[in-house]
Amino acid sequence: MNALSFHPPDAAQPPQAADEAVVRFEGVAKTFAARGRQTAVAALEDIDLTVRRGAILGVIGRSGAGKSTLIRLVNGLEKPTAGRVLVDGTDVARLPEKDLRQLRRSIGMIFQHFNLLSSRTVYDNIALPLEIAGASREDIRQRVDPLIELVGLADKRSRYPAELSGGQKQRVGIARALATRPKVLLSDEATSALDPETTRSILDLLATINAELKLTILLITHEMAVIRGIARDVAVIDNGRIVEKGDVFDLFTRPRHPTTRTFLAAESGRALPAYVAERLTERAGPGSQAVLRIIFRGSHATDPVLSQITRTFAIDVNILGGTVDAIAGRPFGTLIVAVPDEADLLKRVTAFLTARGLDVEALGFIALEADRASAPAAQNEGGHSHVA
Ligand SMILES: Nc1ncnc2c1ncn2[C@@H]1O[C@H](COP(=O)(O)OP(=O)(O)OP(=O)(O)O)[C@@H](O)[C@H]1O
Repeated sequence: MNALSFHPPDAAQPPQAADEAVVRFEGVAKTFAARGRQTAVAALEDIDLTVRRGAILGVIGRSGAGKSTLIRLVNGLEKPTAGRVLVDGTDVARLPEKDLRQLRRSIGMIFQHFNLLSSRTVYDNIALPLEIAGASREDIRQRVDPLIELVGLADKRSRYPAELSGGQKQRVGIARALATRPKVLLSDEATSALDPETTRSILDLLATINAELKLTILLITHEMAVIRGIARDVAVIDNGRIVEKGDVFDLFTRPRHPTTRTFLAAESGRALPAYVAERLTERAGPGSQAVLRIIFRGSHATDPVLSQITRTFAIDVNILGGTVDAIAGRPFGTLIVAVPDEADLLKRVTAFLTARGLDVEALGFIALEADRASAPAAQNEGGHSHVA
């Protein structure tokens, strides 16, 4: 039996269209009022964002960008100063306290520091939301046992948090968040305290839960690796505003906003190899070549364009760096090349590549002969040159 099959789609809910919004931000602003010496803080402005049913939406932003505030608006821990936050069509800020408590039960949440109760075992931590909701012992057992299986902690059910690794603690956090069969899972930097391998396994678990249980996930993070590891849709938040949003593949391969580019700078392929970055100049110099970044997307990722350029233009192409990777399951490649800086050659090569569906960025110029030329020069300075 599939470990997840115990959890059919919530029978209490009518069937809903896949593109329907589970969470919707409509023109949301949040300002924290001035207090004492502190001036007012505009934490969020003009936020329009939709989390579709069954989707995984990642929101990425730097520290202080407004991510936590965004998530706290969803479960009513904060109220917007302007606009509305709707969960399944209900305006969260307008709910009376009793209904808000009810709504919170339908929203699961996982945290960076897990927030487990140290005096409770794995089983009892997962059972806690059900106890609070007044479920019977038997109902709790029937719900918690398969959840422990689901997150792979069957052999740890009577252990205490102090006896678990970070990844295991987060698995408990995930099982606890699922206990009340939420319609949406909010993930607040849930993998930030974990090493890359454990992060991978937690993201895999979340992806499985999303796929098998059709659970909608809104996750916030400051790590592009998390976005590329799990999200299909992404919004970039900067200074309280959404500066770019869309499909993860498009955003990774065609970032438009400088903040997005900054996040991507360390990503494979986009970062220039150090030896290129150090020598790159804005203007052409004697003997320099033009440096291009060629971006291959989707079906073009494996096109043999270098040999085509070499043949078509009868030139040599120097490869300075490159990677081929997959993002959201689609191939994506980057090549950094140098071509002769001659007359309108650059323009013609760019047009040739663009016509074949590739993106081309002119990065600057590089003098590849500089190393060979500089060695004798250095010797000359020391007065030991054997070069005539
Ligand atoms: N209760 C509060 N009172 C006053 N200002 C606040 C409050 N909560 C958040 N802020 C401010 O709002 C802005 C956004 O904060 P928020 O915690 O949402 O950012 P974040 O992106 O989650 O950052 P981090 O990743 O560091 O947690 C920050 O300038 C923060 O100082």
